[in-house]
Amino acid sequence: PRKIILDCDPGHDDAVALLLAHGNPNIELLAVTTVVGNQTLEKVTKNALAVGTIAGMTGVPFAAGCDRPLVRTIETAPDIHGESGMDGPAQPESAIELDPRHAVDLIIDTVMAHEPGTVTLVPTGGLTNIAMAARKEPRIVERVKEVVLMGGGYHVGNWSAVAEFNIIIDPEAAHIVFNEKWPVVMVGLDLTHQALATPDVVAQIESVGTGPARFVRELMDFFAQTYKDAQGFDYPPVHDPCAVAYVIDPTVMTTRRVPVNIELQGMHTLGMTVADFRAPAPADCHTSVAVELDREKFWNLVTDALVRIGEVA
Ligand SMILES: Nc1ccc([C@@H]2N[C@H](CO)[C@@H](O)[C@H]2O)cc1
Ligand SMILES: [Ca+2]
Repeated sequence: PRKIILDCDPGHDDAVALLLAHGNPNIELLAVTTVVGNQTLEKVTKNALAVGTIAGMTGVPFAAGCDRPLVRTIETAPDIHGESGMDGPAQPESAIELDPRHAVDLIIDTVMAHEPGTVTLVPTGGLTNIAMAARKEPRIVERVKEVVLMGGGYHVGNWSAVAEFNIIIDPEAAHIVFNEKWPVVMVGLDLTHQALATPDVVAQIESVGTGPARFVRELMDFFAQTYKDAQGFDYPPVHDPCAVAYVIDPTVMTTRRVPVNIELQGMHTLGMTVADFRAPAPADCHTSVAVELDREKFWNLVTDALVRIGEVA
């Protein structure tokens, strides 16, 4: 199985990413870490623990990380995720104890404890924790197998005309992560806007008929409403599980190996993931971007994970 660390800011779609990672047999979820983003660190951490409880995740360490970006002030997304960061379903109180370590230390300890080239980092929020880990322990950069992140967009933005939320809330952190010499697979909005939770998809998920499946259905109902009101989408794009799906089965999407860098100066382009599609890609290009999603394969992975999780007492 692929060993991963999920660094997230639940977040309706982060919750689905967590369930997919937990339920899929090809994934060994070594740790779950949280970072400020969709909501404050306290709220997204509470939400992550709630999902862990709903999914019956025992034995996986959860640690909270940075509560603000490296340089800039906090920017959250209540218009999409609500005041709690995961509005919609009722949320259980969680019995899961947080790991006493800071997320940055849990990430470093976990990567250094496993064979080089075996641990994949899967960030689905801002990149603050990942950047801090690379600065505190530079040896993780050559030790990590790859960084498969949900973020950015080579032709699409959602927080500005050209920037995506996970990148623009901490562009300095993103600049660090994209410029370290580890392989980076950018699963951006170009890809994730194809992962729409259409009625047939929601029905397929509902048909699993378990508590966790009902939880996902309720998440999608809220997410659909806010995405319609805030961004005019008929159906909500479920971004974050796309990154996990790529780790499970890279054939679930096509990718292109292109240089990508992060705009830090632009008046109109701050936080843009600038992808250079001019051929040929430089020999030392260590970044690639996701292009086309196999929707059916993707949603079948999500549904299968829920079937495998089954009913949780
Ligand atoms: N409008 C909006 C803002 C933030 C997000 C979150 N950021 C990423 C998509 O931009 C996902 O990780 C999701 O959790 C989604 C929509
Ligand atoms: Ca997220």
